[in-house]
Parts: sequence; structure tokens; C-alpha cells
Amino acid sequence: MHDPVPVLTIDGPSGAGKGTAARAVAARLGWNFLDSGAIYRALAVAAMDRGVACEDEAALAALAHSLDLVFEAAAVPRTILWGADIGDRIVTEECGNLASKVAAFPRVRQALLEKQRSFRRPPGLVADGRDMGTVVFPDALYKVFLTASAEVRALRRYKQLKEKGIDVSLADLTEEIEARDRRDRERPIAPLKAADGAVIIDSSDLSIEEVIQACLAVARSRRES
Ligand SMILES: Nc1ncnc2c1ncn2[C@@H]1O[C@H](COP(=O)(O)OP(=O)(O)OP(=O)(O)O)[C@@H](O)[C@H]1O
Ligand SMILES: Nc1ccn([C@@H]2O[C@H](COP(=O)(O)O)[C@@H](O)[C@H]2O)c(=O)n1
Repeated sequence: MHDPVPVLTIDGPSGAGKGTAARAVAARLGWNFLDSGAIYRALAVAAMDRGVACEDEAALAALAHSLDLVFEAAAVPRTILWGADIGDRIVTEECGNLASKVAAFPRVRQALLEKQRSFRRPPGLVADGRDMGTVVFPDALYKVFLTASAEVRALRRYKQLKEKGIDVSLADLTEEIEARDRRDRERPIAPLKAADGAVIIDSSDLSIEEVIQACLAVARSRRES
């Protein structure tokens, strides 16, 4: 029997540093990388562009099935939706919020399941999101739940958006992030939570490099045991 392609899942709340760590860990292991949040964000952009209401589950699920989305790996990665680069549009907190609304619909999640699983290709995959270890890759060998205090996460996101020239108020951002996390945690389907057996890493007082090393240690320790 051949071994399944190994997967390291990194789930956690917004701004915990999942994407930053997952991308770097994937590069160091030479594995593929999946930013599942970007898929939900791209769906939110598609819904806006095509005039699909964020309450219309059936239309959103149909849109999700037809999504022509490509992630171009490069020094500055590009997200291409129906041939157009939407990289700048998916980074805003408004888009994150809308993504979190459309992500709460079971038919939307079902429609995006295979797309996410198709990233599992040799020699391995690092996948970040909310339900990577619980729903999308429940058989993953390595599971991390990466968290940080709400204040630290809001400040990180604030700095990130400022660097991109996006003007936001820290107070508004903190409220938005907390509301989004609440919605993600409380939804009945695929809620944000640590998978059974996941290693919990609190990044509040860790540098990016320390988080990367902690994730690599999870992959190494499990492989050795
Ligand atoms: N340990 C850390 N220390 C300081 N800044 C960090 C750390 N980890 C990530 N950051 C910074 O925080 C910001 C958010 O990080 P990132 O996008 O990786 O979070 P995320 O968990 O993937 O968020 P989301 O789920 O909303 O996409 C980035 O600007 C990143 O550089
Ligand atoms: N596996 C996932 C990933 C993301 N979501 C939803 O998308 C929103 C945006 O995600 P980011 O990681 O890019 O911030 C997020 O708030 C979730 O609602 C999801 O449901 N499942």
C-alpha cells in the first residue's frame, strides 16, 4: 500500500500568522502550499463582481463550482480569478468579512472541498485555514493550531494593511476581527477550532522565525516518532 501524500495543517484565527508561517514552512520543506482563506476571499470578490447576494446560498454554491482561480507562485504571489489579478482586492478586511459570511454556508463549503483537496500533491502539502485539520484533511499527519491574543492579531493586521497603503482605524479593525472570529467559531459547519491532536502554538510573543521553527518541529517530531 502506498503512503498518502503528507499534509501539515495550520489552522487558527485571523492574523495569528498562519499564512506567513505556512508559506515559509512549505518553501523550506519543498512542499506545496494552500491558502484556503484566499479561495473564500476570491469567492467573495466573484460574488461582488457578478452581483450575487451574500445571502443567496444556492447562487454562491454555483459560483463556487465555476470558480476559475489560479495561485501563481512567485516572489510576489499572484491570485488570478477568471484571468484577472485580484491580489489587491482580497487583502482588505471588508473582503475577509464577506468571505466569512459566504463561508458559513454548507453548500459553498461542499463546493470548494475538492478544489482544496486537489492541492495535495507530492512531495507534501502545508495547508492553512480554519478547518484544514478537522474537515478538509482530517487524516493529516501533522496538525498545528496557531493562535495569538486578539490585541496582537489586530495590531499585526493594522500594520500589514498600512504597509499596503490601506487606511484603517485600529479600533474598527479590532472590532471587525473579533466579530469575524466569533462568526467563524460559532458557525455550525466546520467551525474554527483546534483539530484533535493538534499542537497549539501561541504566537503572541514569538517572532515569525520562532513560529516557523515551531511548525517545522511538529513535522520533524511526528516523522521521527
Ligand atoms: N510572529 C509574528 N510576529 C509579528 N508579526 C507577524 C507574526 N506572524 C505574522 N505576522 C504578521 O502579521 C500579519 C498577518 O499575518 P498572516 O497574514 O500570516 O496571518 P493569518 O493568520 O494568515 O491571517 P488570515 O487568516 O486573516 O489570513 C502579516 O503582516 C505578518 O507579517
Ligand atoms: N479553511 C477556511 C479558510 C477561510 N475561511 C473563511 O474565510 C475567511 C477569510 O480567511 P483568511 O484566512 O484569508 O482570513 C475566514 O474568516 C473564514 O470565514 C474558512 O471558513 N475556512
